[in-house]
Amino acid sequence: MTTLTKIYDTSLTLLTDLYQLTMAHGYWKTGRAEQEAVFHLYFRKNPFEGGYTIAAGLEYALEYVRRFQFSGDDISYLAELEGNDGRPLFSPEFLSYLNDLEITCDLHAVPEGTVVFPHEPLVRVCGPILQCQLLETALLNLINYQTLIATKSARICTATGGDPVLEFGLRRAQGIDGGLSASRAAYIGGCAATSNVLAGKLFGIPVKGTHAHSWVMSFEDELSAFEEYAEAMPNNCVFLVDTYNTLEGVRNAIRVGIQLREAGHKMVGIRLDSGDLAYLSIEARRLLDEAGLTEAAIVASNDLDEATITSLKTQGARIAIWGVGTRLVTAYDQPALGGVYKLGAVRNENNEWEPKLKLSEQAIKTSTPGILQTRRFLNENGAVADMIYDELQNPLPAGNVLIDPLDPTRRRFLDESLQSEDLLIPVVRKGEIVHQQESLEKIRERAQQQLDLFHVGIQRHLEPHEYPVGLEQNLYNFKTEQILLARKLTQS
Ligand SMILES: Nc1ncnc2c1ncn2[C@@H]1O[C@H](COP(=O)(O)OP(=O)(O)OP(=O)(O)O)[C@@H](O)[C@H]1O
Ligand SMILES: O=P(O)(O)OC[C@H]1O[C@H](OP(=O)(O)OP(=O)(O)O)[C@H](O)[C@@H]1O
Ligand SMILES: O=C(O)c1cccnc1
Repeated sequence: MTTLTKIYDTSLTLLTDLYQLTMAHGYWKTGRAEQEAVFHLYFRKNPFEGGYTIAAGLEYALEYVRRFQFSGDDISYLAELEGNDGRPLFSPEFLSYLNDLEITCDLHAVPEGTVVFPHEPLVRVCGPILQCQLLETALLNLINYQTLIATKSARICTATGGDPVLEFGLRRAQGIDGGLSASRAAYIGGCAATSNVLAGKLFGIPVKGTHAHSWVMSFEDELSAFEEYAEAMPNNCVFLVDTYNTLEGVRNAIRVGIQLREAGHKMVGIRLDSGDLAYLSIEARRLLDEAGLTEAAIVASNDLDEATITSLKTQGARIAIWGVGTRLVTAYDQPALGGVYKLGAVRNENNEWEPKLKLSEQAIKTSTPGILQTRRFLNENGAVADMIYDELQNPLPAGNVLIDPLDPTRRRFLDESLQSEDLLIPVVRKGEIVHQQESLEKIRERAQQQLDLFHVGIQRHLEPHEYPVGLEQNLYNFKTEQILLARKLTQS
């Protein structure tokens, strides 16, 4: 059984915005339901002012496509909806069409864990325009959030410099699926484990945890609390030492750590959850080492994120394991990835593809026409540049030139000797999933291997290195012509 099915046994087909269905009604009514179209799902800016993004959420998106089917209940519900004249919003004939509708689209996507950049399609949907439209909202919902959290997680894991990060966010996550998706995406981004037990069961993520202040508070004194915990859980002892006086807490943990050692067990560590985490971790490390508990790890938590972690590292904090919750799963400093889903081309009555462009006052928001693909160029050291090109312009001209669409004077010539790979791969053919489901472990490894392909500067949190991404020259020229044409049309 696949993940979405395990979580939701109800039909998810109505997980969409009403306007997708009203547009679908329009396409159907005007005889255009089957007109072929291509849409691209992409974002315009790396989140968190960062230098990269990690794609995630594809498995959920594919399950959504696989399960797409209006149930009898869905149709009955839609039949109840009324327009502003009190009459049914949708005609019975249209509902009967929906009842029989099966997805016949082709989807291409970048595999989860791939490092991606603004304007590169994460998913490309090609098929009857009505179907493409019906998939829009769910695809954005499923991919935007996990991509955002995988990226946040990678940033946090970079800040710890390889020390394990435990994801503790469930209590602050945005509802049930917010919690589950966050645990999955955080693991993809590099977290070592989650406290979320259901995520552990569903996704196979390692689960880890310590204990709360309430455990300590429920006893007469802290030492008894640690002793009783050690008695009950001798193989899982990370004592939370800051309920009363932190350094006193460390001394109590050490007493119990020594008892555990004498009984043939091992105290895993202590947890700090308040106060000056740099000072306290340095002091705690000294006390633990002096007592011979050199292997006991110091876990820290308390509103951590990549900025506080970086600061603590520079202060010489002796924290070995980082518990990160709220600021990870809520993507505190940027709570949404602005992924969009834009029409790239439609097939006209002569059966030819007609590229489409959405103009905007802001150049960054003007969409790119065509059937887009991203080609990544690599040399022996890793990735050199990405080129967005139009598959309709085939074959590509020899000698690749990248043009920055926001500043066409910025160009890059790509040596013919470079290797290249296309990022979008087929994942759905005529409605059938052709992408083999990947283990989360494999996706997580890919994210790490991908990051290693790039100049380390893209991982810098302040003013990161800007990895070159541009349009292939024909595509750039075509887009520019189309913009000029569209401006003329709108002015006349
Ligand atoms: N040495 C440090 N340098 C930078 N940030 C730190 C340091 N120590 C702790 N922090 C961070 O500062 C914030 C500390 O929180 P704050 O001072 O509001 O109260 P607290 O320590 O949580 O106390 P309490 O939980 O008892 O209210 C947290 O985000 C924590 O991660
Ligand atoms: O700080 P986060 O990154 O979200 O990590 C999870 C937090 O959740 C727990 O405490 P909780 O917040 O429930 O209570 P407390 O902070 O008042 O101890 C834990 O002790 C952490 O502080
Ligand atoms: O196990 C822990 O220490 C934990 C779990 C959830 C939230 N805060 C801490």
